[in-house]
Amino acid sequence: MRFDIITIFPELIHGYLREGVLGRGQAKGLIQVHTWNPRDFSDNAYRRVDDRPFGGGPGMLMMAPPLLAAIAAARAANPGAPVLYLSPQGQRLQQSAVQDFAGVEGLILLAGRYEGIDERVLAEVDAEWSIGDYVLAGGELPALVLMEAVARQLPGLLGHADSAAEDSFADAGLLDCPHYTRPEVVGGKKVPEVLLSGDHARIRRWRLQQSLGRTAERRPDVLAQRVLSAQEQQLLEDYRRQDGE
Ligand SMILES: CN(C)c1cccc(CNc2ccc(C(N)=O)cn2)c1
Repeated sequence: MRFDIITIFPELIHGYLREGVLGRGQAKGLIQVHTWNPRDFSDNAYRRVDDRPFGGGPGMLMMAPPLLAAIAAARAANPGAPVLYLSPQGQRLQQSAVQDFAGVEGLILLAGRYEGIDERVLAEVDAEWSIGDYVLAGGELPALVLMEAVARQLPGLLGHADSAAEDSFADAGLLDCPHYTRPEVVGGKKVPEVLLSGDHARIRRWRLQQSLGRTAERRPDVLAQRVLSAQEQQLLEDYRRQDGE
């Protein structure tokens, strides 16, 4: 899968790509990442990419011509890839959209800076996405967040083959269950004995029950998105009864 990122800070992208799951994904050839710097497409001597907003107002905006030229270059290199603009005004990125993106050949991500971009660039944007209701100095972190969330879904990218498939959110939208590893006792607290039982059916049931219970407690809005089987309803009732004790 090929990602083309339009950014005036390409090093912010490449620096992050040197480590971790994205770095390994590139080394394995599972993903290709290219950056396009609007400064390289600026037609003035000072490689200017920003200017003051018409109508006044604080801060600067990214000018349309360098961005449109960078988008055109990215489209030529990544034909058919949708152009996604990361902005606080975008639709909220959820795991369901991440899974849809994992199925496409390529993505072009537009990372804005300053107070945003000239509105006329949006004629070349296919969709606007937000990673959350907060404002950052630039769209580079949101672009990296989207890229990493999508790359994790690609077969062969994660170490343990089933990791992404076992993602709690991948389990049809539940929060993750508690996890434990050695040592068996930490600060006087022991690992739940079920996890040491070797009874894999019981362990799977316990983990599902914990996910259901935690989702009900912390994110009832997420639980509401999910139809519970009879067994899951029973597990959740038992969880609540135990909590109630
Ligand atoms: C209106 N304005 C300030 C603005 C407009 C566009 C881009 C940017 C760059 N910053 C970003 C980008 C995305 C997100 C997100 N939540 O995904 C947060 N911040 C800022």
